[in-house]
Amino acid sequence: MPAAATSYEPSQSLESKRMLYNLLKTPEKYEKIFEQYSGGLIFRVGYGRPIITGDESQLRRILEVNHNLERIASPGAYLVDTIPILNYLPEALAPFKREGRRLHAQELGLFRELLDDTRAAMKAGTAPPSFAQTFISEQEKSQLSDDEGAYAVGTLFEAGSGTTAAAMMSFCLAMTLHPEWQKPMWEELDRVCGDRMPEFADIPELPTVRAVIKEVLRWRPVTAGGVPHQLIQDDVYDGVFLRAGTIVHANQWAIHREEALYPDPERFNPNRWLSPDYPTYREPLTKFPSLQNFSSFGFGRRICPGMNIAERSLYILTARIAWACEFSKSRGPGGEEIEVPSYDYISGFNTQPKPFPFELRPRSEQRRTLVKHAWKEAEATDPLRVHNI
Ligand code: HEM
Repeated sequence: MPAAATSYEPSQSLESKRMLYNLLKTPEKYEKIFEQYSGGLIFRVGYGRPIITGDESQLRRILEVNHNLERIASPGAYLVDTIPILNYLPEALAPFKREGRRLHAQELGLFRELLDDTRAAMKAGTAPPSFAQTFISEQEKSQLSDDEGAYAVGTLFEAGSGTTAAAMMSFCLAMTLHPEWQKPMWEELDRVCGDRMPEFADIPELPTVRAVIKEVLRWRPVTAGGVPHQLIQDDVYDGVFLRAGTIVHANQWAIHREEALYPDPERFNPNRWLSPDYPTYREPLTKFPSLQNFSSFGFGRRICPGMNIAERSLYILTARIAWACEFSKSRGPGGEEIEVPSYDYISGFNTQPKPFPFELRPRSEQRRTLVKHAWKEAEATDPLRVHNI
């Protein structure tokens, strides 16, 4: 894996300790907690700033930009997606154009503000290393305009925060519906880590953890409809002629349900990555399953450039949650289990489950205490806070 991605591990480790501490304290706020993890990580690496409460106004504003993007980028969200000629209407007759202009101004205004904050911190000599700082110091060399740089850093948020958070929400759903997969993860984690929290160095020894999160991405792909690509030349696919300019959707939902590759595809079954009985099994288990070149991250030249960061986030979050916690269904007033729908998702570009109830407890009081100590120690030594950033 590229060395650059390894350099984000300290930030991922710190933010995942905060996530775990908060999740055990207030599991019902899981959506906000996962958004704070993924948004906080990108704030840290993108702008060299910490997110402490998750209520910071710039984080909330960026999440709003994200949610708007997820809604409007969804294929078919506007009539013009289906009838492209509508794009020639003047703005006065095309409300979708006015909305596009308004949302673009909102987005660009925020991205500019974040870049300007970094510039001001650099002038004051208080800016830690970040993507924004690198862009500003090397702007002349790169010959990018301010707005291009603002977008290059800002779009990391759009692409990286909602996706990672959505995957973790689907993980919680999978553990609520299939709690039997916790036991093999517990056995693996207890054997490899015992009573210390899992670290990145343990990941090669945790194939079950990797298989569970990979199966989550297969079973409930985050960008289910795929990101549309436009052909730059004529092509033939599976005997079908496709003209240059055609928009092609690599439909992940369908790809992940290809019976020959994924027998019994509707079933949540991490074994398909762990047992030689399945066509997707690969050895050695210290390396596979992995998320490298997995269809969840797209294809070809435009494959997700954040894949290595995402992969590390998903592994460490899954490992630490499984090591510390136990999921079960919530119970109603009469003690009966509350059923949770397997596929009741928010529609949009990124898919995430609609809010659902579940119980989350520490696996033992000792693990709860270990989580608290790990987080308090990480918080006290956080390089951004130590320097009052
Ligand atoms: C579970 C997490 C993630 C998933 C499932 C995911 C998935 C994807 C997919 C499917 C694409 C489109 C690829 C294509 O066009 O074929 C994409 C693009 C992209 N992703 Fe990710 N992603 C994730 C996390 C991240 C993270 C953490 C970052 C940044 C730190 C990131 C940055 C980007 C960027 C910048 C693009 C646009 C690339 C381009 O159009 O050239 N992603 N991602």
